[in-house]
This record gives sequence, structure tokens and C-alpha cells, in this order.
Amino acid sequence: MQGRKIQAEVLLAYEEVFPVANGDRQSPIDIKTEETKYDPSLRPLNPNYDPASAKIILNNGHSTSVEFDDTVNKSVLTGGPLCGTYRLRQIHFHWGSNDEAGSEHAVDGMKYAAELHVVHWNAEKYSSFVEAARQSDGLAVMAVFLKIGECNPQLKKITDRLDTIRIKGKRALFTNFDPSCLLPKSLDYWTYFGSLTVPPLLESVIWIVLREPISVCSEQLAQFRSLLSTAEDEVACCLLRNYRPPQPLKGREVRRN
Ligand SMILES: COCCCN1C=C(N)c2cc(S(N)(=O)=O)sc2S1(=O)=O
Ligand SMILES: [Zn+2]
Repeated sequence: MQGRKIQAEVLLAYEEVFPVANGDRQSPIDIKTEETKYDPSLRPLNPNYDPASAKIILNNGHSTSVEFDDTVNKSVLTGGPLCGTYRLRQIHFHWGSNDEAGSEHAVDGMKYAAELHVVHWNAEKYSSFVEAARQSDGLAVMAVFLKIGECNPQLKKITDRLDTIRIKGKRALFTNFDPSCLLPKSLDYWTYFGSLTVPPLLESVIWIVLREPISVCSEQLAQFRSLLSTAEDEVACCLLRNYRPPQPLKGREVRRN
């Protein structure tokens, strides 16, 4: 009972600090496939990434991310539900303490082992990422499910580098990387209006959730979990899980192409 009380108190603190946590367009969600609506106006997704725009890989204590040069339109996402050009900012992952659950979005109540987020911002309408992150159409995040199975040779390019950034705050050079190598064959998707899944939970994300997963093996997931959420001068604590649970849909529509 004590654990639940603490958890409830942490949740209370969360919503006190970020009232938008109870907002009308929070993410992630559980996608009920029977309730999604086919939309013929939705176009094919058109990711166009330059491997030279990859810059660094880092551990921010909550996840590992690859950061890209987003000062020019070198790596962009267009098409799909988007109006205009969205510039690639970073990619990062969410995982759980076991292989059964680790994704943020769910599909008919089913969770995958992990989830990749490819974060873009609306560089056509806004002059900076920070400004875009405050606008209802400011960000576009492509979500890719990681399904437990074969080791993923493309993902290996990232998991093989995690031992160099184990401690929170660590970063390392990481270039010549095109995140398209982590996308599945099919770019069919669901899309809905949502939010960041991490504080400040801003309701500025057009979510594009790919329907086909990519593979990941247990050993690669264990490498993610070996990252530390603590800095050099702190007692070491592994980053065992970093996913937010599904949030209320509150009447939103989920469309599919
Ligand atoms: C005002 O910006 C605050 C910083 C937000 N960023 C950091 C994240 N961890 C992050 C997570 C994101 S997620 N899980 O909602 O895709 S997008 C994103 S991000 O936009 O790249
Ligand atoms: Zn994320």
C-alpha cells in the first residue's frame, strides 16, 4: 500500500507542476484500431534525411538521443498529415524494465517492447524549435514500434555506442547516420493531435505512428537499460524504464492513410 501512496503523491506533484498533464490532447494514447478513420486526403510520408546532419549521441538521464543539425533544411519530413516542411531535431527511445512492455503508445491495449521517436519542428512557420514547441502545429513526431525478435543490425549502430555514454550528461560524436535506416518497409501510419510525453508535456505534437514495427532483441534492450539515470557524483541507478502510460483520448479522432 505504501508504494501506491508514494506513486499517487508523485503523480499529484507531476500534475501540480504541469497542469497540462490533465489537458485535452495528451500523449501517448492506446490506438483502438477499429475506431480509427480512413482519411483519403492523407498523403504518403516523405522523410528526406542527410546522414551528415547527425552530430552527437547523448544520455540526458531520461533517454538516449541522437541530435541533428537543425540550422538548415538538410534533413526534413514532408507529406503525410503535415502542411509544409518539418525539420529533423533528434531521435530518442522509450523502453521498459522487461521485454513485455516499453512502448508509450499501445495498439488495442497491446504494448511493444520499445518505441523510437523521430522529432521534427515546423521550420516553415516558426523561427526556432523553442517557439515551435509552444504552437499547436509546431512539432511532428514519427513513432516506430520496436517488436521483440531478431537483433536489429541498424539499431546496433546506436546500441554499440551506449557504453561510451553510460552516465547522465555524457555525449559523444555521432555522425554519418541516416535515421531512415530505422524505419520499417511500410510507412503506413495512424495520426492524431497530441503532446510531448515528457515534461513540459506541451500540446504541440502532430503524432505520426507507423503501423509496421521494426525488430529489436533482448540483448539490445538490455543495453538501453544499462544506461544510468544518474550523474558521475551520484549513486549509480540504471535507466530501467522511461515510458509514460497511455492518456485519455478525450474525444480525439485517430486517422489512418
Ligand atoms: C521545449 O522542449 C523541451 C525539450 C523537448 N525535447 C526533449 C525530449 N526529451 C523530447 C521528448 C519528446 S516525445 N517523447 O514527446 O517524442 S519530443 C522531445 S524534444 O522536443 O526533443
Ligand atoms: Zn519520446
